[in-house]
Amino acid sequence: MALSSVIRDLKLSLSFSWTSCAITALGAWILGLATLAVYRLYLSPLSKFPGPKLAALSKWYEAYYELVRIGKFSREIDRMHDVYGPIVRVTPYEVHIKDSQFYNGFYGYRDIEKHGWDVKIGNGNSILTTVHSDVHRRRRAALNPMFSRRSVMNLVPVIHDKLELLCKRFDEYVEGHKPINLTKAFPALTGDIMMEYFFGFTYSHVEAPGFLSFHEAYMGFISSSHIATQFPWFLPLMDSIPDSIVMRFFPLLASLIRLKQRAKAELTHPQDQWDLVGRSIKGQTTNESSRHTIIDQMLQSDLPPSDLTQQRITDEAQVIIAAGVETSSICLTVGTFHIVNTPHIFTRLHQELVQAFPPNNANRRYIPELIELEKLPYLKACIQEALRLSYGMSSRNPRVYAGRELRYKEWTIPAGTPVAMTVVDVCHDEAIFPDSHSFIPERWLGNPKTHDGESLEHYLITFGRGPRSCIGINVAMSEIAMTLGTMFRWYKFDLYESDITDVRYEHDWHLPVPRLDSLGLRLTMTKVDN
Ligand code: HEM
Repeated sequence: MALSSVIRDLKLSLSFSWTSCAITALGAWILGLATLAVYRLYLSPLSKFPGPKLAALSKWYEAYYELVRIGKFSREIDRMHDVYGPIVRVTPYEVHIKDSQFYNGFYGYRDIEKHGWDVKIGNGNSILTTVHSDVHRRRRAALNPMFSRRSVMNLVPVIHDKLELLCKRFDEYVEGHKPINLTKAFPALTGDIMMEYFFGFTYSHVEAPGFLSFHEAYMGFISSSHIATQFPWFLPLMDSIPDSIVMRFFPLLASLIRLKQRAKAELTHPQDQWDLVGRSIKGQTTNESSRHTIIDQMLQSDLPPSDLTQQRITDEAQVIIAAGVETSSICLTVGTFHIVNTPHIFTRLHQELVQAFPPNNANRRYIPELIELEKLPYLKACIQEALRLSYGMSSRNPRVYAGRELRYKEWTIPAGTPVAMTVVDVCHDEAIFPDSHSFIPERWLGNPKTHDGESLEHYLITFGRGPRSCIGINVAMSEIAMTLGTMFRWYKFDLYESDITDVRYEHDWHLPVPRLDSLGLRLTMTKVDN
């Protein structure tokens, strides 16, 4: 009897102490949460900024819109501005400003730091994702020579050759009376151009049946950027998982997270970017031409050894190629849709091109010269409008003024606070771009000014502004002008089972993404005889 009652008493006292431990822990947790809530709502230096209390309380507010509603927090921020005015607190730590007049000055500051991209995109050593302004300056300076107008003119023959190949593919679709999917064709083109520019060879995506590209892999990757923002351990974890497992469970992410370019079985090229960079570092060139490439430029630069490791250069390769492939092809897709969808725009553009590039003696198609294309006002206006409605990126873009307070109107934002603005807000500022959702190239003609006397171009901020703005602008403008110039000089198009919802921004995955069940922009086409 004695032994069994001792055991019973012991069990009782053990269960009592477990229960009380659990209750104490729960109580401490609730107290901690309550203290945090009071701090965030009433004591934090950001508590004076307007905005929804829930957003100030927890990042789960953002998580709900990004993860459950799939990339809709940008839209929610827009709604907050309608309710609370031009400055709002959008998370416990961050404020957002919607004011087109403030954009250029805000991003133009020299020592601005860029927070969060290293977490959401990974590849933290690329210029796009580097946090600190001094490190970024050094890395960007080493790349600058490759992106000057002069260097890009050396790339023009490559763009020319790839367009020749694309036109051959167009002809196949014309002759076969088959619709072409430009959401697949454009990234194949821009991908081949970027691979040539970075490594000096291509995977011949334009020539592949049905067009291959990195597009689906990139989309798979950036769709995870919201997960990575909420759970910063996500990308490092993916990176630490063996290739075979990632390939099995995350076939699209695998190609980028594991530094591979073999997202699909069809892409089975024997090399990947990690190996390509490794070979280049050892002096075994990947360059199949005599052209100077971006990787040559990096290896010959005076960057310190820490910036020339295989990991660092691979990060750079992936980001530069991705940045070059997706943004340009989104702009081409958006521009093409609107030109084809609006007969008077197509007619005016086509006539301008026929006049500038008349039929030649042999009556053969030719790729228009970039220098001549750049003189055409209506083509330029169409490109500007395509840039405006493709946004470059759709997400907010936080910056930190390290060690310095930031003034916005009557507000003083504490030093070190992430402050963000959003390109889409400026592109749809009705005071600057009336009827902003419509594609109206005419708004750009004749050097127009806005109501505040600024040139309209001052507000075309699709390439960003300031020291972190797009380094690839000359490449992008050249390939877009040459592609649209060639297409609308020599072909006519009709939409095929496609409409505005195949190109219109619906989800913010950092890049603007249309409805998720879109099959892409599909067109039928005919050749122009002369
Ligand atoms: C229509 C085409 C393009 C658009 C709209 C675009 C847009 C942008 C924007 C908005 C940024 C700035 C991001 C920020 O402020 O944080 C950026 C940066 C960048 N872009 Fe582009 N881009 C385009 C084409 C290209 C091309 C063709 C390349 C490569 C050849 C490229 C390479 C880069 C790189 C490397 C950065 C990072 C620059 C830095 O942080 O110093 N982009 N781009």
